Amino acid sequence: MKSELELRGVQQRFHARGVAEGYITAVDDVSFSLAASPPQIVSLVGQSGSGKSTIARNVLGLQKPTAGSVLYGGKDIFKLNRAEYDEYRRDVQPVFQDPYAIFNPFYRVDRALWKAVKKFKLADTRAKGLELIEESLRAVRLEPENVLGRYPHQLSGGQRQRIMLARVHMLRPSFIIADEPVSMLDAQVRKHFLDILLDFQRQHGMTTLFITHDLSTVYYLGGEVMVITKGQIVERGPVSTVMHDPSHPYTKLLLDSIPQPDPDLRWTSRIAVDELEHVDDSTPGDTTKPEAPII
Ligand SMILES: Nc1ncnc2c1ncn2[C@@H]1O[C@H](COP(=O)(O)OP(=O)(O)OP(=O)(O)O)[C@@H](O)[C@H]1O
Repeated sequence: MKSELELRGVQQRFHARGVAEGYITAVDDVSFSLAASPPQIVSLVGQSGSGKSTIARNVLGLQKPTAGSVLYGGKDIFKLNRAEYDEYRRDVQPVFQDPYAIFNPFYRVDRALWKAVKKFKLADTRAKGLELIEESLRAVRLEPENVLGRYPHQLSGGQRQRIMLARVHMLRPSFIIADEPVSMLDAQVRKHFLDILLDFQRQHGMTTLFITHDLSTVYYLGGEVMVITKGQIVERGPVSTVMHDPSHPYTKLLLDSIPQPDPDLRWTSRIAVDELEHVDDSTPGDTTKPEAPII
């Protein structure tokens, strides 16, 4: 387990047709570091196409930058030896937007958890492995009997996301790289997910890089925020400071683009509350209590 993940002067260019230079610069001289201790949540916020996912791919070692370096414990992740690379793969865990793409539809979801147990030798007997899996499922507010033995399509998007979080819980990485993990979830499930990340930070000491285009999510998580536009990070600071007193014009623009409720507007139609069907992502028997949406 290393104490720091750092991007130093990272640049990512892609070949592109129809542009004068023949390439676009998706990430432009980006430098920042994430400390494992004290554990923190750092959001990376910017509009679509600003370079967020490319940075996630650079940090996760899925895309080698065209210039600059990604350092884990001071070493370039693309130059690690086998043992160092294995440690990095365990200690820096991804959580993506659509976990459905990660699950093999032909296998029960249990397999993703058992694979982690085996690959990282988390338990020496099957009973201990199962105990660990069940403990991690409960830590992400899933009842093991409601999800184990099911196929990915038999679970909701929120449940699939939480299975990925259970995998993270088992591995106890120092760093989580979460790329738009909640953008496909409804407000209530989104809140559950964010609360689990906060639990991971507070109870298990994990640091999260949280990538999003949604400022309300950043506000809920707190911690620090980095604002990115056109591949460049233009502002970093505590969420409360950046959101209440932004220093960069782009951040101001981003904040101004949040729709404000207009007290002068009147509803033109009425909806009886008891007509609304309660929507819950839990399966029958799931004892998770619904909570108020955050947005
Ligand atoms: N493999 C690739 N080849 C060519 N161009 C790419 C590639 N990956 C990303 N890009 C381009 O790089 C820029 C940044 O893309 P990126 O996906 O990092 O943005 P983003 O901020 O994550 O956007 P979104 O929020 O929509 O996912 C975009 O212009 C995108 O079209």
